[in-house]
Amino acid sequence: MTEPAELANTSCGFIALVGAPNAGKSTLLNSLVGTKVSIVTHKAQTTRSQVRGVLTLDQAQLVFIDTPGIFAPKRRLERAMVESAWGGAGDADLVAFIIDVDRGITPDIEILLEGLENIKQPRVLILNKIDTVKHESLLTLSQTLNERMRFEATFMLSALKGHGVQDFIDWCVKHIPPGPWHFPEDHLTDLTMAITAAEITREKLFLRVHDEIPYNSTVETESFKIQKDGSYKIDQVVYVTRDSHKKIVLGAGGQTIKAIGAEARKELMEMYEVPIHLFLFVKVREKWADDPERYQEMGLEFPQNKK
Ligand SMILES: Nc1nc2c(ncn2[C@@H]2O[C@H](COP(=O)(O)OP(=O)(O)OP(=O)(O)O)[C@@H](O)[C@H]2O)c(=O)[nH]1
Repeated sequence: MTEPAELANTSCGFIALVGAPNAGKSTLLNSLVGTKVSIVTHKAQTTRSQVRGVLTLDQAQLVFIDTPGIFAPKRRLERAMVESAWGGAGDADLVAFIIDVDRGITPDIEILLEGLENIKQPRVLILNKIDTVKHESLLTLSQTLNERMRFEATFMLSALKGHGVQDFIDWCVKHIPPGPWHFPEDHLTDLTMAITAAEITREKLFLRVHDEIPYNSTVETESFKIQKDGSYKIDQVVYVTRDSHKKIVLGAGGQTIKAIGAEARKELMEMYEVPIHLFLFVKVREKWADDPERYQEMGLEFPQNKK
Protein backbone atom coordinates (compact mmCIF):
# COMPACT_ATOMS: atom_id res chain seq x y z
CA MET A 1 0.00 0.00 0.00
CA THR A 2 1.46 3.40 -0.88
CA GLU A 3 1.45 6.18 1.69
CA PRO A 4 -0.31 9.46 0.79
CA ALA A 5 2.35 11.98 -0.32
CA GLU A 6 1.60 14.39 2.51
CA LEU A 7 2.21 11.70 5.12
CA ALA A 8 5.41 10.38 3.61
CA ASN A 9 7.48 13.39 4.72
CA THR A 10 6.26 13.62 8.29
CA SER A 11 8.48 13.77 11.33
CA CYS A 12 7.58 13.26 14.96
CA GLY A 13 9.66 13.85 18.05
CA PHE A 14 9.32 13.67 21.81
CA ILE A 15 11.04 16.51 23.63
CA ALA A 16 11.34 16.32 27.42
CA LEU A 17 11.39 19.57 29.39
CA VAL A 18 13.43 18.98 32.53
CA GLY A 19 14.63 21.40 35.18
CA ALA A 20 14.49 22.39 38.81
CA PRO A 21 11.13 23.14 40.45
CA ASN A 22 9.74 26.51 39.35
CA ALA A 23 12.09 26.86 36.36
CA GLY A 24 9.05 27.54 34.16
CA LYS A 25 8.62 24.17 32.43
CA SER A 26 4.82 24.17 32.54
CA THR A 27 4.66 27.79 31.40
CA LEU A 28 6.93 26.88 28.49
CA LEU A 29 4.85 23.83 27.59
CA ASN A 30 1.70 25.97 27.45
CA SER A 31 3.47 28.59 25.38
CA LEU A 32 4.81 25.97 22.95
CA VAL A 33 1.42 24.33 22.47
CA GLY A 34 -0.39 27.67 22.42
CA THR A 35 -2.94 26.70 25.05
CA LYS A 36 -3.00 25.73 28.70
CA VAL A 37 -2.37 22.02 29.09
CA SER A 38 -0.27 22.07 32.27
CA ILE A 39 -1.14 23.93 35.44
CA VAL A 40 1.12 26.75 36.63
CA THR A 41 1.55 28.32 40.04
CA HIS A 42 4.28 30.35 41.70
CA LYS A 43 4.79 27.42 44.11
CA ALA A 44 7.55 24.88 43.51
CA GLN A 45 6.57 21.25 42.82
CA THR A 46 3.28 22.04 41.12
CA THR A 47 3.68 19.48 38.32
CA ARG A 48 3.51 15.98 39.79
CA SER A 49 3.58 13.67 36.81
CA GLN A 50 4.39 13.84 33.12
CA VAL A 51 2.08 15.99 31.01
CA ARG A 52 2.34 15.79 27.25
CA GLY A 53 1.49 18.75 25.05
CA VAL A 54 1.30 18.28 21.29
CA LEU A 55 2.14 20.84 18.61
CA THR A 56 1.32 19.67 15.10
CA LEU A 57 2.70 21.79 12.28
CA ASP A 58 2.65 21.28 8.50
CA GLN A 59 4.83 18.18 8.44
CA ALA A 60 6.12 17.88 11.99
CA GLN A 61 4.57 16.78 15.21
CA LEU A 62 6.36 17.93 18.36
CA VAL A 63 5.34 16.17 21.56
CA PHE A 64 6.63 18.13 24.54
CA ILE A 65 6.78 16.34 27.89
CA ASP A 66 6.42 18.54 30.95
CA THR A 67 8.05 16.77 33.89
CA PRO A 68 8.01 17.35 37.64
CA GLY A 69 10.86 19.55 38.88
CA ILE A 70 14.05 17.68 39.77
CA PHE A 71 15.51 18.22 43.23
CA ALA A 72 16.86 16.12 46.11
CA PRO A 73 13.70 14.25 47.14
CA LYS A 74 12.98 13.37 50.76
CA ARG A 75 9.47 12.00 50.91
CA ARG A 76 7.93 9.13 48.95
CA LEU A 77 5.75 11.40 46.77
CA GLU A 78 8.77 13.57 45.98
CA ARG A 79 10.80 10.52 44.98
CA ALA A 80 8.02 9.34 42.69
CA MET A 81 7.92 12.79 41.08
CA VAL A 82 11.66 12.94 40.49
CA GLU A 83 11.70 9.38 39.10
CA SER A 84 8.89 10.33 36.76
CA ALA A 85 10.86 13.34 35.56
CA TRP A 86 13.95 11.29 34.71
CA GLY A 87 11.68 8.69 33.11
CA GLY A 88 10.30 11.42 30.84
CA ALA A 89 13.83 12.40 29.82
CA GLY A 90 14.78 8.76 29.14
CA ASP A 91 11.80 8.27 26.81
CA ALA A 92 12.42 11.37 24.70
CA ASP A 93 14.27 12.03 21.45
CA LEU A 94 15.59 15.34 22.76
CA VAL A 95 16.03 16.68 26.27
CA ALA A 96 15.63 20.38 26.94
CA PHE A 97 17.19 21.53 30.19
CA ILE A 98 15.35 24.61 31.46
CA ILE A 99 17.00 26.91 33.93
CA ASP A 100 15.61 29.98 35.69
CA VAL A 101 18.24 32.59 34.89
CA ASP A 102 17.28 34.67 37.88
CA ARG A 103 18.20 31.81 40.24
CA GLY A 104 21.29 30.65 38.36
CA ILE A 105 23.23 27.56 39.44
CA THR A 106 21.59 26.42 42.69
CA PRO A 107 22.24 23.06 44.46
CA ASP A 108 19.27 21.62 42.53
CA ILE A 109 21.02 22.52 39.29
CA GLU A 110 24.09 20.58 40.38
CA ILE A 111 21.86 17.49 40.90
CA LEU A 112 20.37 18.02 37.46
CA LEU A 113 23.71 18.38 35.75
CA GLU A 114 24.88 15.13 37.31
CA GLY A 115 21.74 13.33 36.15
CA LEU A 116 21.95 14.83 32.67
CA GLU A 117 25.42 13.35 32.25
CA ASN A 118 23.73 9.92 32.13
CA ILE A 119 21.18 10.89 29.49
CA LYS A 120 22.19 9.61 26.07
CA GLN A 121 19.81 11.75 24.03
CA PRO A 122 20.92 15.09 22.56
CA ARG A 123 20.47 17.96 25.05
CA VAL A 124 19.64 21.59 24.54
CA LEU A 125 19.91 24.37 27.08
CA ILE A 126 17.06 26.79 27.68
CA LEU A 127 17.74 29.89 29.71
CA ASN A 128 14.25 30.94 30.80
CA LYS A 129 12.87 34.11 32.40
CA ILE A 130 15.19 36.39 30.42
CA ASP A 131 12.72 39.16 31.17
CA THR A 132 14.05 39.19 34.75
CA VAL A 133 17.79 39.73 34.23
CA LYS A 134 20.39 41.74 32.35
CA HIS A 135 21.87 40.52 29.07
CA GLU A 136 25.47 40.24 30.39
CA SER A 137 24.53 37.78 33.14
CA LEU A 138 22.79 35.60 30.54
CA LEU A 139 25.94 35.31 28.49
CA THR A 140 28.01 34.40 31.56
CA LEU A 141 25.52 31.74 32.64
CA SER A 142 25.31 30.32 29.13
CA GLN A 143 29.09 30.12 28.89
CA THR A 144 29.47 28.47 32.31
CA LEU A 145 26.87 25.81 31.55
CA ASN A 146 28.19 25.11 28.07
CA GLU A 147 31.64 24.58 29.53
CA ARG A 148 30.22 22.09 32.03
CA MET A 149 28.30 20.01 29.51
CA ARG A 150 27.78 19.60 25.77
CA PHE A 151 24.53 21.13 24.54
CA GLU A 152 23.50 20.99 20.87
CA ALA A 153 22.07 24.48 21.10
CA THR A 154 21.29 27.22 23.64
CA PHE A 155 18.09 29.24 23.67
CA MET A 156 17.38 32.35 25.70
CA LEU A 157 13.68 32.93 26.14
CA SER A 158 10.83 34.13 28.25
CA ALA A 159 8.18 31.41 28.45
CA LEU A 160 5.86 33.85 30.19
CA LYS A 161 6.05 36.53 27.53
CA GLY A 162 6.53 34.12 24.63
CA HIS A 163 9.80 35.75 23.53
CA GLY A 164 12.21 33.38 21.82
CA VAL A 165 9.83 30.40 21.95
CA GLN A 166 9.45 30.22 18.16
CA ASP A 167 13.22 29.82 17.68
CA PHE A 168 13.13 26.76 19.90
CA ILE A 169 10.19 25.30 17.95
CA ASP A 170 11.97 25.90 14.64
CA TRP A 171 15.09 24.16 15.93
CA CYS A 172 13.10 21.16 17.18
CA VAL A 173 11.35 20.79 13.82
CA LYS A 174 14.75 20.47 12.14
CA HIS A 175 16.11 17.97 14.66
CA ILE A 176 13.36 15.42 15.23
CA PRO A 177 13.42 12.05 13.47
CA PRO A 178 11.28 11.27 10.43
CA GLY A 179 8.29 9.11 11.15
CA PRO A 180 4.52 8.98 11.43
CA TRP A 181 2.66 11.18 13.87
CA HIS A 182 1.98 9.75 17.26
CA PHE A 183 -1.23 11.68 17.97
CA PRO A 184 -4.14 12.80 15.78
CA GLU A 185 -3.61 16.25 14.26
CA ASP A 186 -6.08 18.04 16.56
CA HIS A 187 -4.76 16.44 19.75
CA LEU A 188 -3.29 18.90 22.27
CA THR A 189 -2.60 16.72 25.28
CA ASP A 190 -2.76 13.12 26.43
CA LEU A 191 -4.43 14.05 29.71
CA THR A 192 -7.98 12.77 30.02
CA MET A 193 -10.73 15.27 30.78
CA ALA A 194 -11.06 13.78 34.28
CA ILE A 195 -7.39 14.38 35.03
CA THR A 196 -7.39 17.83 33.45
CA ALA A 197 -10.36 18.78 35.62
CA ALA A 198 -8.58 17.52 38.76
CA GLU A 199 -5.44 19.42 37.83
CA ILE A 200 -7.35 22.65 37.36
CA THR A 201 -8.93 22.32 40.79
CA ARG A 202 -5.49 21.53 42.25
CA GLU A 203 -4.12 24.70 40.68
CA LYS A 204 -6.87 26.80 42.27
CA LEU A 205 -6.28 25.05 45.60
CA PHE A 206 -2.51 25.71 45.40
CA LEU A 207 -3.15 29.35 44.63
CA ARG A 208 -5.63 29.87 47.44
CA VAL A 209 -4.25 27.94 50.41
CA HIS A 210 -0.77 28.45 51.70
CA ASP A 211 2.04 26.95 53.72
CA GLU A 212 2.24 23.18 53.85
CA ILE A 213 -1.27 22.35 52.68
CA PRO A 214 -0.64 22.19 48.92
CA TYR A 215 2.12 19.64 49.41
CA ASN A 216 -0.09 17.54 51.66
CA SER A 217 -3.10 17.54 49.41
CA THR A 218 -4.21 16.03 46.15
CA VAL A 219 -7.33 16.21 44.00
CA GLU A 220 -9.06 13.33 42.26
CA THR A 221 -12.00 13.28 39.91
CA GLU A 222 -14.31 10.55 41.21
CA SER A 223 -16.82 10.82 38.42
CA PHE A 224 -17.04 12.80 35.18
CA LYS A 225 -20.37 12.48 33.42
CA ILE A 226 -21.56 14.06 30.22
CA GLN A 227 -25.24 14.82 30.81
CA LYS A 228 -28.07 14.53 28.31
CA ASP A 229 -28.18 18.35 27.94
CA GLY A 230 -24.45 18.40 27.03
CA SER A 231 -23.31 19.78 30.39
CA TYR A 232 -20.63 18.01 32.44
CA LYS A 233 -21.21 16.81 36.00
CA ILE A 234 -17.92 16.42 37.82
CA ASP A 235 -17.44 15.07 41.37
CA GLN A 236 -14.03 15.59 42.90
CA VAL A 237 -12.36 14.83 46.20
CA VAL A 238 -9.66 16.96 47.76
CA TYR A 239 -7.56 14.68 49.96
CA VAL A 240 -5.71 16.26 52.88
CA THR A 241 -3.68 14.63 55.63
CA ARG A 242 -5.10 16.33 58.73
CA ASP A 243 -8.35 17.53 60.13
CA SER A 244 -6.85 20.99 60.70
CA HIS A 245 -6.03 21.14 56.96
CA LYS A 246 -9.57 20.18 56.08
CA LYS A 247 -10.83 23.13 58.11
CA ILE A 248 -8.51 25.49 56.24
CA VAL A 249 -9.50 24.12 52.83
CA LEU A 250 -13.19 24.43 53.73
CA GLY A 251 -12.79 27.94 55.23
CA ALA A 252 -15.30 29.69 57.45
CA GLY A 253 -18.79 28.59 56.42
CA GLY A 254 -17.26 26.67 53.47
CA GLN A 255 -16.13 29.91 51.82
CA THR A 256 -12.68 28.78 50.71
CA ILE A 257 -13.76 25.56 49.02
CA LYS A 258 -16.64 27.46 47.42
CA ALA A 259 -14.22 29.99 45.95
CA ILE A 260 -11.87 27.23 44.73
CA GLY A 261 -14.82 25.46 43.11
CA ALA A 262 -16.09 28.66 41.47
CA GLU A 263 -12.67 29.41 39.96
CA ALA A 264 -12.17 25.85 38.72
CA ARG A 265 -15.68 25.74 37.28
CA LYS A 266 -15.19 29.03 35.42
CA GLU A 267 -11.97 27.80 33.83
CA LEU A 268 -13.48 24.45 32.90
CA MET A 269 -16.49 26.18 31.30
CA GLU A 270 -14.15 28.33 29.20
CA MET A 271 -12.09 25.31 28.27
CA TYR A 272 -14.91 22.94 27.27
CA GLU A 273 -17.50 25.57 26.31
CA VAL A 274 -20.32 23.72 28.06
CA PRO A 275 -22.07 24.28 31.40
CA ILE A 276 -20.16 22.61 34.24
CA HIS A 277 -21.60 21.27 37.50
CA LEU A 278 -18.64 20.80 39.81
CA PHE A 279 -18.99 19.22 43.24
CA LEU A 280 -16.01 19.27 45.59
CA PHE A 281 -15.66 17.17 48.73
CA VAL A 282 -12.79 17.37 51.22
CA LYS A 283 -11.65 14.15 52.86
CA VAL A 284 -8.99 13.56 55.48
CA ARG A 285 -6.78 10.64 54.58
CA GLU A 286 -3.77 10.82 56.79
CA LYS A 287 -1.67 8.51 54.69
CA TRP A 288 -2.77 9.29 51.16
CA ALA A 289 0.88 9.91 50.23
CA ASP A 290 1.61 6.27 51.14
CA ASP A 291 -1.34 4.83 49.22
CA PRO A 292 -0.41 3.17 45.88
CA GLU A 293 -3.86 3.89 44.44
CA ARG A 294 -3.40 7.65 44.78
CA TYR A 295 -0.13 7.36 42.82
CA GLN A 296 -1.86 5.44 40.07
CA GLU A 297 -4.46 8.21 39.83
CA MET A 298 -1.66 10.75 39.49
CA GLY A 299 0.10 8.71 36.77
CA LEU A 300 3.10 8.00 39.01
CA GLU A 301 4.92 4.77 39.85
CA PHE A 302 4.62 3.94 43.55
CA PRO A 303 8.10 3.78 45.14
CA GLN A 304 8.12 0.67 47.34
CA ASN A 305 10.60 1.99 49.87
CA LYS A 306 9.23 4.61 52.17
CA LYS A 307 12.58 6.31 52.74
N1 LIG B 1 9.15 36.44 34.85
C1 LIG B 1 8.95 35.23 34.36
N2 LIG B 1 8.28 34.31 35.10
C2 LIG B 1 8.10 33.08 34.59
C3 LIG B 1 8.57 32.72 33.28
N3 LIG B 1 8.25 31.43 33.06
C4 LIG B 1 7.59 30.99 34.18
N4 LIG B 1 7.51 31.98 35.09
C5 LIG B 1 6.87 31.91 36.42
O1 LIG B 1 7.58 30.99 37.22
C6 LIG B 1 6.67 30.29 38.12
C7 LIG B 1 6.80 28.81 37.95
O2 LIG B 1 6.36 28.45 36.68
P1 LIG B 1 5.97 26.96 36.28
O3 LIG B 1 5.74 26.95 34.81
O4 LIG B 1 4.88 26.44 37.17
O5 LIG B 1 7.32 26.21 36.65
P2 LIG B 1 7.64 24.65 36.63
O6 LIG B 1 9.06 24.51 36.23
O7 LIG B 1 6.64 23.91 35.80
O8 LIG B 1 7.45 24.27 38.18
P3 LIG B 1 7.25 22.84 38.93
O9 LIG B 1 5.85 22.41 38.67
O10 LIG B 1 7.54 23.18 40.34
O11 LIG B 1 8.27 21.89 38.38
C8 LIG B 1 5.26 30.82 37.79
O12 LIG B 1 4.94 31.85 38.70
C9 LIG B 1 5.44 31.38 36.37
O13 LIG B 1 4.55 32.44 36.06
C10 LIG B 1 9.24 33.74 32.51
O14 LIG B 1 9.66 33.55 31.37
N5 LIG B 1 9.40 34.96 33.11
